[in-house]
Amino acid sequence: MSSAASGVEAEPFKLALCQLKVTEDKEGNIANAVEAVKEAASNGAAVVVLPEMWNCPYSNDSFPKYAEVLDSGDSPSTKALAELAKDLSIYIIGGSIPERLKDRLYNTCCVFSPEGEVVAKYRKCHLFDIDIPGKITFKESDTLTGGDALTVVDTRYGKFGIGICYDMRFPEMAMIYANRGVQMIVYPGAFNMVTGPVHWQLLQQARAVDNQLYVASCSPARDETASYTAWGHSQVIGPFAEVVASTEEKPGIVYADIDLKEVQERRQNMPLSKQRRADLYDLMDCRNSVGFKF
Ligand SMILES: O=C([O-])CC(=O)C(=O)O
Repeated sequence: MSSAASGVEAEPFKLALCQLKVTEDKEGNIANAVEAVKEAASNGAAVVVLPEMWNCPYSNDSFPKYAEVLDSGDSPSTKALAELAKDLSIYIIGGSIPERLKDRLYNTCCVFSPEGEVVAKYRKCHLFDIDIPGKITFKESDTLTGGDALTVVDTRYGKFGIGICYDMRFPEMAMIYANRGVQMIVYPGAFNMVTGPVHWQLLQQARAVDNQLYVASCSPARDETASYTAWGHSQVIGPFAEVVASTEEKPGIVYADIDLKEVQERRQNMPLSKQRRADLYDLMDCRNSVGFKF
């Protein structure tokens, strides 16, 4: 059992977010990710995060072409990350790639242990279906299916909850993670040039301050020539909503020293979870919601 799981205080660690340049060349994307993870580990990172859809362009045309069957032993992307995690003895939160499972496709994040095992698999639950006329229209549900399970990973450094991109817009998910003991939520994500400047940081600070935990997000680097231009700005937000580390739009690695004792301290200073008036608001109220009344 990991130290965190057994209730013994987890040790501080260095976190790295690899904001990768993603191209149409899948082999090149894998080689690039491998180099970035090696560099992060050589700089002392014990937990390394990759972006959403790091092995393929973010488009509905690409998802089926680049998809891999994860449990077949024939997934070059996950094979590379598993070997790397083992060789470097680090955790890798493997961003996401398109996963093919029977006749369906998912936007899936695999988490690898320092032993090279896949210790968690998370399938994006809230699909990115939006239409802001003249600005951005995207419908992941044209090709992808939403996952149906939340994912908490118990590591030797603490408990991490996984979400992918659009998931960060759903505070209920983050709150459930916090209630399950999560100390850091990791969101591989690729916001865009319309929503990114306004919502990316705001949402992460909101999730962090509501739940008094760390939030780490990892985006692909910006590529103005791509059909979907990512906002970039991978970052780490602390449990007091402070920006711990961040970058802009170029490829690079963001590092942060994480001490999860901060989470405990913030929660002791302001015991929100004990002050909650759960008698007044119940998630069940949203359960059968058919949406806002316009
Ligand atoms: O790409 C996504 O899933 C999310 C996104 O850009 C947004 O919510 O604005």
